[in-house]
Amino acid sequence: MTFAQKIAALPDAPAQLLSHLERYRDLLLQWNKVHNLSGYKDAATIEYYLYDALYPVTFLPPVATAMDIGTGAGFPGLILAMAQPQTRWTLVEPLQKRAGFLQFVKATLNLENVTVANCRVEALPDQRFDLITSRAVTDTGMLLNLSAPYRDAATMLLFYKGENVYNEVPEDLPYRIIETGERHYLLINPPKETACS
Ligand SMILES: C[S@@+](CC[C@H](N)C(=O)[O-])C[C@H]1O[C@@H](n2cnc3c(N)ncnc32)[C@H](O)[C@@H]1O
Repeated sequence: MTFAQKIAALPDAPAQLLSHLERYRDLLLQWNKVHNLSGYKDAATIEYYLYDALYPVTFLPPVATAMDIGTGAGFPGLILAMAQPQTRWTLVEPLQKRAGFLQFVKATLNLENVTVANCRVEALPDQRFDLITSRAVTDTGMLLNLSAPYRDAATMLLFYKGENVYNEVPEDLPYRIIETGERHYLLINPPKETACS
């Protein structure tokens, strides 16, 4: 399947999703030459990780609010926000040059559902989110600590992990692990019918 076919097959994909992803891919390649925002240096690698970021739309229920901790150059929060225009996304990224890139993409693609918070998550005012995501920032225990002021018992947490996820599953919260190749998506507080504990 081509990248375009994989995106078209995603459930409820907005009409402009593919063109937004292609524009983002090109902007990231351009900015990477000057600012070294991420390690992804070619289009095929970026497309691989765009799909990896988006895959959870195949199992996530719709939510009104979401926060991504440590979005970096956009993974996964900015990419999920393109696929979920009905969800208000807060992207938390303390590094100025990465937050600047996120702001630039938001303005270029007119992503009205995105707010960029240029700070550490610990500095974000307390508020509750329906969904909290994170990839490649820290381990599950620390993410649970960092996210504590921003969640309640109904908040879902989605962490993008590798095979070591089994060493990090929470002891006292229901979860589900969704595997696709090397990627292991750890979904904590999943919708009731799919939880194991
Ligand atoms: C390895 S990068 C991963 C970026 C992105 N999530 C990805 O997967 O490509 C980790 C990011 O987390 C950010 N970060 C580190 N500590 C943080 C904190 N306390 N709150 C929010 N972001 C943090 C860093 O600035 C960095 O951009």
